Parts: sequence; C-alpha cells; structure tokens
Amino acid sequence: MTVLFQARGLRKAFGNGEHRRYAVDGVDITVAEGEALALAGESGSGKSTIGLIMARLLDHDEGEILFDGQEIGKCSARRAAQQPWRAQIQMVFQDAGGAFDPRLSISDSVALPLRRLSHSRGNALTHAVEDALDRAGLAGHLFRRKPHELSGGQLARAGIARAIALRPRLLILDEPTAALDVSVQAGILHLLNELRRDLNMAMVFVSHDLNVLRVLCSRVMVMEHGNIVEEGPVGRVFASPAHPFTTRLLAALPKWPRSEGLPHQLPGSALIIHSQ
Ligand SMILES: Nc1ncnc2c1ncn2[C@@H]1O[C@H](COP(=O)(O)OP(=O)(O)OP(=O)(O)O)[C@@H](O)[C@H]1O
Repeated sequence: MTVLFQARGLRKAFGNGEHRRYAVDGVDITVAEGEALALAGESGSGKSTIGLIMARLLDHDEGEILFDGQEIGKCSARRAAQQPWRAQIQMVFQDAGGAFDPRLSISDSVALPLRRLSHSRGNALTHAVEDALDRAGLAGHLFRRKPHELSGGQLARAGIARAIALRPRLLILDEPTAALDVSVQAGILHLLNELRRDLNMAMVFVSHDLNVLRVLCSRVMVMEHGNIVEEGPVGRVFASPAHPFTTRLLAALPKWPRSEGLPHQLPGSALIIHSQ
C-alpha cells in the first residue's frame, strides 16, 4: 500500500467563548493511493468539516497534513489555490447546481479550473474539457447548456467532470448523490467506481448513507461527535460492528429494495447489498 494522504491529530473548533465546540477533535486519517475510503456518521458528527480540511478548503486549528509525503497543512486554505498540489486534491459537493456559475455553459465552467490550475489553453483545453465531460457520461449536446438546463443527475455528472478534468489523485465527495433519485444515484455510483479504477484516483466518500458507502468503498471510518469511533474493512464493520454507535447507524439503515434498480454489487466493490 502506498500512502497518498495522511492527517494526524486534526482538530477544528467553531464558535467563540463558551460556545466554542470541536467539530473535529483529534482525528487521524490515512488514504492509500487509489483506495475508496468511506467517512460515515450522522448529521453533525464532523464529516463535512473533515472533508473540507482534507481538500484544503478550510483551515484546521491543530494537526499535521501530508499529501504524497509533503506537509501541506501549514499552508492556509486561502493560499492553497496557488500551490502545485492544488489540482491533485479536488472536491465534489452535494449541490452540484449551486457550484456552477449560472451564466456560464457547462463546458466553460469545466474549463475554468483547467485554465487556472493547469494553465491549459487552445485545443488542449477543449480536448481536456470534452474528455472529462465524456468520461462523466454527459452527452455531447449538453456541453454548451447552462446549469439550469440540466437535470439533477446531469448536473451531478458535470460536477464530477469538473473535478476529474484536473486528473486529481485524491477526490473528496461530500454526499455526492444525496439529492438524487435512487435510480439516478445508482448510475452515478457506477460512474464513480469506474472513474476511480480507470484514473487510479483515491476517493473519500463523506456520507451518512451507509448503503452508498458500502457499494463503493473498501474501508470505512465511522465518526461520532468529532471523533473516529470505529475503522476497518467495510465488510467486517458492517457485518459485525464493534462500536454501539455503528450498530445504531446500521439499524437505522433503510433497505434498498431490488425493484428500485440499485446494483447489488458494483464491480470491484467490497460488499453485496442485501435486499429485503
Ligand atoms: N462554518 C461553521 N460555523 C459554525 N459551526 C459549524 C460550521 N461548520 C460546521 N459547524 C458545526 O460543526 C459540527 C460538525 O458539522 P459538519 O457539517 O462537519 O457535520 P456533518 O457530519 O458533515 O453533518 P451533515 O451531514 O449534516 O453535513 C456541527 O455541530 C456544525 O454545526
């Protein structure tokens, strides 16, 4: 296993005075090259905060962050945009629509980070944009559309295209399919699984939805109140959780009925989804 990303002793508090609370309270995370890691936990457990810190979009208070062996945590989130490693760590958010400039076509939006971070121009830029949109499974006639002219599923694909256009080595996805219908979700999960294998990207999936996490990820970290309470292979943790909080999360899990068309197992995934 080659370590790609490592964080040790991460802490992050919000609020002032007596309202100051740690959203992340001493977390260690290691991500191997090409692996799919799940970050699970209920709402407010600190998952999104960790995702943002990992992507260097939010400053942390304490802790060390290494990417490809290089300390990147000392660089503030504001200055991260100018760093050579910026293109290699990308993030996809749940609200893909809100992440696009409504005045720009989808292809112009995908081109923006390529211009800024990889200084791509001319034919090379056009090719990179079309390749990313293609890989994300978006049909050619949609490339010039504005965000409001796309469906939720198409926008999610466009958001993924924009993130992979830079060929990141680490992609952090925060609830990437939460707003989508179950059948649309399945297509996006298939796509992400394929992209991870084809592009050898490590992915960190932040979600409260254990069903999504278990089709995509091989390892899971479970968070509660800013701490990792359990960590291990998805199959083992889901089959015999060691921590009561994980047991509760699993018990609250809605079953995915076969009729809704979700895959029972994605190629290369660790676990079969049990239907009712
Ligand atoms: N910008 C902020 N300002 C103040 N408090 C914040 C901020 N961002 C997060 N928090 C607080 O930090 C804690 C963790 O939030 P976080 O969004 O990381 O949790 P989460 O597990 O991702 O939840 P959800 O799934 O609902 O997004 C919560 O108590 C939240 O209210």
